[in-house]
Amino acid sequence: MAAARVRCHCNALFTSHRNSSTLPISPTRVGFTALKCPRKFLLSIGDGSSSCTRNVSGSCLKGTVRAVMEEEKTGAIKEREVEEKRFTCVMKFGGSSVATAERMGEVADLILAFPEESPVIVLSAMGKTTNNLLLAGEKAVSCGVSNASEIEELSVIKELHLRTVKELKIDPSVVTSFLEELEQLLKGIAMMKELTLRTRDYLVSFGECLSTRIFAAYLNKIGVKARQYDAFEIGFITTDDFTNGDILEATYPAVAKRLYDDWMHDPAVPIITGFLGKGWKTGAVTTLGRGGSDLTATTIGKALGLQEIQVWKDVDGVLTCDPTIYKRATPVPFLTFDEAAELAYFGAQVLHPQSMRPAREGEIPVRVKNSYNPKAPGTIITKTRDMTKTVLTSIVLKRNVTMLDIASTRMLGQVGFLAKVFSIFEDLEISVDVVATSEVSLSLTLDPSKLWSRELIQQASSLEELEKIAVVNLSKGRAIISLIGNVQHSSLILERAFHVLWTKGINVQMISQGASKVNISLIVNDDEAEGCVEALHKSFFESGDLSELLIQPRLGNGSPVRTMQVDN
Ligand SMILES: Nc1ncnc2c1ncn2[C@@H]1O[C@H](COP(=O)(O)OP(=O)(O)O)[C@@H](O)[C@H]1O
Ligand SMILES: N[C@@H](CC(=O)OP(=O)(O)O)C(=O)O
Repeated sequence: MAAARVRCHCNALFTSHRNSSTLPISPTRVGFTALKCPRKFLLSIGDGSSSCTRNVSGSCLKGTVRAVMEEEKTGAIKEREVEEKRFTCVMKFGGSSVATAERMGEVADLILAFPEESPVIVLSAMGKTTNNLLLAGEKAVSCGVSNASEIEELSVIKELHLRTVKELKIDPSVVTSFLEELEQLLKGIAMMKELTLRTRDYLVSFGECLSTRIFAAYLNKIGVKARQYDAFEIGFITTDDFTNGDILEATYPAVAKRLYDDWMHDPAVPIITGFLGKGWKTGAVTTLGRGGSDLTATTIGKALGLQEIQVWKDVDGVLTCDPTIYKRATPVPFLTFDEAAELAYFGAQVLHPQSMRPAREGEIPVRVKNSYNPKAPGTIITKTRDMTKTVLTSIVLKRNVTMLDIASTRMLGQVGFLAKVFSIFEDLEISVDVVATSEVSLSLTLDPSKLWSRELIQQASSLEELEKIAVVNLSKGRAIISLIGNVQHSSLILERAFHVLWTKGINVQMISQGASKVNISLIVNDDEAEGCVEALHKSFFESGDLSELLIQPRLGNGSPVRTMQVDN
């Protein structure tokens, strides 16, 4: 109910109501107030500052309140309307979706094609801008100050953004000062001959800062009121792990407060930089790891308690394998958060590895859609799904992996061997990908994209601690093939996978079934891996015979169980 405020013009009453000369009341209380003072009231509905103010006599006050409340759109009602219309979903558009002016225009049309939604928009940097910024930074380290302005990638970035504002017919000043600052930064890096992780993060932040400013300006130009936000200014607080910041809990209330406050004060579509945050100790710009805009989107989804998180890509959803490895990959219509997280963690570039966490915590469905083909249904990711007919969901390949075989120098029965090995990894701050163990030996894989393992791989001395208790063998050039699916059917998956690989003459070097029960990982030689994915895909997704095997229960000897005819 909208609050009505009644101010009495009668001095006597005013005196007796000194502490409450403006009385917030509901219409049912008006009668009581009117009885006390039969003289003039100044009646206002809403927040008191609205234009809906009337002088009425006390005797007809009650009726007037009701009439005014019904006939007028009061400030309070408007406020409620604004509140009700506030955000319904978050829509994240990746670099491929906003690569050019034309694409930005199409994304704007796409957003407007959903008038029932009140979205929060998250954008990545345009096209390959992040890669170009990183390359420019690396070149600046060694090119000399006088050559910094000539770095090819800087020219590409300038040209792309200036062309985009020109084609979208918006004021170039939204990008020019940023492009000048970027050039200055590259000169600074050239002068220092150093690119720290902190500076790298600041450098790549220009990509998202530019794309969101352009897009917000374009929406405003076409009459859609939009407001640009830098995530690091609105409460995205992270650890100070530059290039790989972890979002801290304080982010959720801070972001919600800022976005809701602004919306209530002056509604506008928020256009937020993906990928960026602010280190909680340093206060410097951080990034959430490559592909981190997905995580920005799911964080906003959880912070605002939205109905849906949409991530718009350049593919028809999450596919049965990476389409760049095997082009007959097909969309997976449904996934659980666990499956999606495993898939992302094991290298499916389509989603950021951490991005499922906020969605799972907030139980908010994530929809993966294609901005180039919006009609395609995409993939919907939820907490649970019907797995009865599922054997395999997707095949994921992680390349350039290093494998460690560690065998105890002591014999069987040695207590605490595994504990010792893992405490050494803990000291070295090493987290491992895939592990297979026995009492006296273990094999594990290390991901070279993580700094620690790169150091470990380069500096054999890091292995010295391990070599005190075990024989260690390090093998580079391996790949992890992850079979994501229903591990309830693990025997069927393994039987088929091993048959396929045996037919191809491939030796599996290690195998591990994840505790999450959605993933079986096989380690093979890197140079054989793509061929394996293709062969596995053909067998699991193109042969069409798996579902039959699911319906037919099998006897111990492998033959199908006969069904018995029962006559009534
Ligand atoms: N299982 C998979 N399903 C879909 N896409 C995948 C998969 N594995 C790898 N990819 C790659 O991920 C790309 C989409 O992710 P990404 O480049 O991060 O998109 P964006 O930049 O638009 O967010 C696809 O073009 C595809 O090459
Ligand atoms: N621009 C950043 C963040 C990101 O998420 O990009 P994309 O959505 O295009 O994967 C990157 O390239 O890593």
